[in-house]
Amino acid sequence: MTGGIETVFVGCIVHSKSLTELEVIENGLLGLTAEGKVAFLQNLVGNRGDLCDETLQNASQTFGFDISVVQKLTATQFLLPGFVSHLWASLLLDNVLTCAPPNEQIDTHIHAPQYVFTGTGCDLPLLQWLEKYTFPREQAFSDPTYAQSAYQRAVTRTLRNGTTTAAYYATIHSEATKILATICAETGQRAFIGKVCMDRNSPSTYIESTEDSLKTTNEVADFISQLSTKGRVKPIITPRFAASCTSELMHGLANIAKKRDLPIQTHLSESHAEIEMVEKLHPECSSYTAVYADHGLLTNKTVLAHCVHLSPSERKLVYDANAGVAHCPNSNFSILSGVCNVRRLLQEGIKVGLGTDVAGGYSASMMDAMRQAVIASKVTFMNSRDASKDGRKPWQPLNLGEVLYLATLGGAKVLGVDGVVGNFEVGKEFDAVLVDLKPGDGRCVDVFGHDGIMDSIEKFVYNGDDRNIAKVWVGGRQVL
Ligand SMILES: Nc1nc2[nH]cnc2c(=O)[nH]1
Ligand SMILES: [Zn+2]
Repeated sequence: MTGGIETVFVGCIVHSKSLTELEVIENGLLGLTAEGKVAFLQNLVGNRGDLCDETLQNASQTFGFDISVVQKLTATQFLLPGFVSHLWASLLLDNVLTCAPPNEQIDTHIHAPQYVFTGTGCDLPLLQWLEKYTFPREQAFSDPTYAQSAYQRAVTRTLRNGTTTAAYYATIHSEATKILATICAETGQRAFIGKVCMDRNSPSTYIESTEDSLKTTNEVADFISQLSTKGRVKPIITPRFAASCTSELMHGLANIAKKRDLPIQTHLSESHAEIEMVEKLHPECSSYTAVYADHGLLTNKTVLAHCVHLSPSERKLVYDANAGVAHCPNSNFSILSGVCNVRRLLQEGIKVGLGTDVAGGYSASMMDAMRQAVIASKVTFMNSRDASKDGRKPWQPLNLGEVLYLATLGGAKVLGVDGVVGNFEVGKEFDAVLVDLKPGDGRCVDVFGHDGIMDSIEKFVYNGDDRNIAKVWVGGRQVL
């Protein structure tokens, strides 16, 4: 009898329980229900790799599963997350990395249409970059055939990189936005889909009226809500940023978000030139952040991309609203926006997740986002070392456990899905990535006999790529 347990993974399991607690279960046992939820997560006593049949038999009695549903991870595998990430730590057999755990990754900020020019156009700062590269490329999504093929490739790429949940910006086009939502539903990726809204300061060929923007936002939300995705694909209200939305549009979108109880995503305080522009447009507001607060867009379901240059009073507004920050370090470096002090945001109690911000960021990989987040935090640390002469403490760099948290549970909190995904807590849906560190095929990770579990995880985060991602699950369903 299976007792409703459809799959049991056996191996080393690693996941974030909080920012400061990365749990590593060496001989882990993780059971899944038929609905794809975590039924149990146990540590079977013993050393890595010495799990014997008798221990497993005993566990099957205790937890009520049939031995036939057990999947033992191989010598070189572990699971890593996309957005909400689970890590299976590794087992060493014959001095080779044997087995590792699942991990999901959550991309809190990505522009799906910009995937088509990822890795190009990193030579200009934000406002010029938008005008020269971004708006013309996004405009092409008025063609549904083009949108279908481009979005299919974007979603396939992010899934391939282990992103199990993504908060997508689409374009102003409702048809193309529906196509993106349909692709996510069909491929099984968990996603928030935003029809981009912009009714000012945009090219004459890539702009919408306030009325149309509000109408199509409702229409797309209706469409997404009727997709049968078990709530895994959801609409998100998406004013591009204050510079491209009139007051009337921002108020209108806030009303829709409130009425439909929807999350909101936008950009905030990314570059100095952008901040100046918004402050000029809204002299009646006390700050850029206050523009959103005054228009009803700063809620506990708001995802604010970047937040690089926030003043203390703006950070307080963000904290008081319990809004979240999508930290996008690659983009902040690539289009010359600045370095976000994530340690300070975290210390002040602000929710933070990671985003790739494709194509401001040149990589669609959350592994890259983790690496760049560490680098950004080290730049912040080095720049603050001098300040310590004045008696102030330098800002400590992020460590491995912290960036894994940001890429998984942290992102889940920002998107308000931490009750559903983010780690392997019992009752949550199983969104996971199986990482395989076996050598060969030109793979970039080499594990040696002296490497422990943490070394293996660290090597994957710093040197791994999609060749190390063997399987991906969302809601217990294998999607890759
Ligand atoms: N990085 C980034 N910032 C923005 N601000 C407004 N639009 C965008 C965009 O597409 N990318
Ligand atoms: Zn962005």
